[in-house]
Amino acid sequence: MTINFFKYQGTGNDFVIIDDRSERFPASDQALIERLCHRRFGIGADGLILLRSDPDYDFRMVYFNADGAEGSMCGNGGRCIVRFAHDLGLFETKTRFIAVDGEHLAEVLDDEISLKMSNVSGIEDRAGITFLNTGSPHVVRSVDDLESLDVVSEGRALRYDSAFQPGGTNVNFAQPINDHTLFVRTYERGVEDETYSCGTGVTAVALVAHQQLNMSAPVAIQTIGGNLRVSFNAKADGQYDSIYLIGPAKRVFTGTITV
Ligand SMILES: N[C@@H](CCC[C@H](N)C(=O)O)C(=O)O
Repeated sequence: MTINFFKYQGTGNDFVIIDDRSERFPASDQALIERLCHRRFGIGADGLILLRSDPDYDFRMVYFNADGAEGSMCGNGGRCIVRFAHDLGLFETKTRFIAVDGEHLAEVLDDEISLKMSNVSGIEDRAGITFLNTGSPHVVRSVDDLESLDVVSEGRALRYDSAFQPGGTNVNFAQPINDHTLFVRTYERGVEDETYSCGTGVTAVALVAHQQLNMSAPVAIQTIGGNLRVSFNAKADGQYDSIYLIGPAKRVFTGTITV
């Protein structure tokens, strides 16, 4: 099988994107998707995204983690597929698409993409660990010296902690830099490694920073792969809406692979 693909990255979180409006891609072939994402035996990516048609939206986003399994919402992947759809000419500047967690609005702002995220119903304390779902499940942990933290071993332990089974969770480590900025490193479920950034993850960190550090929107987040901003509306009942993830998303290369 010959597959035409596009490689995009959003602050270093990278994705194989396929225009699958024909719906010919074998989406149930987990081994194939895992191989395509493999950094030695495939194209290499944190995830794979299908762009498909939808009767009620500009397009449908279908997301797979690097392990080949269909995943929950991907914030950086959402920004990358918006850039891809814009590159395909599917819309002018604003778009409305459907993903696994529902409808998303997005806008192209020159180099940046602003993506409206799902509302967040609350921030939980699970066995003393801060947990929330921003379209994907996330733990948020504050640390003092993030630069030297062993994110993979610390992250893996929490990812598989019994408090988050079944399904597990992504794990974000955050260090405040000033009263509106944090440095964040993330261990990602389904990649089973540290990624250069995680969009639903930095969204989670921003909301926790509001609740626990009284940071106001927009919260600036520095990641290994670049800088993101998260704006939001904090409702009286501890819920959050009008959440926007804003930052760069770029095409890296295109290619054809025969598998
Ligand atoms: N990198 C993504 C998150 C993708 C899904 C996550 N790995 C999970 O399985 O929950 C993002 O930018 O949000």
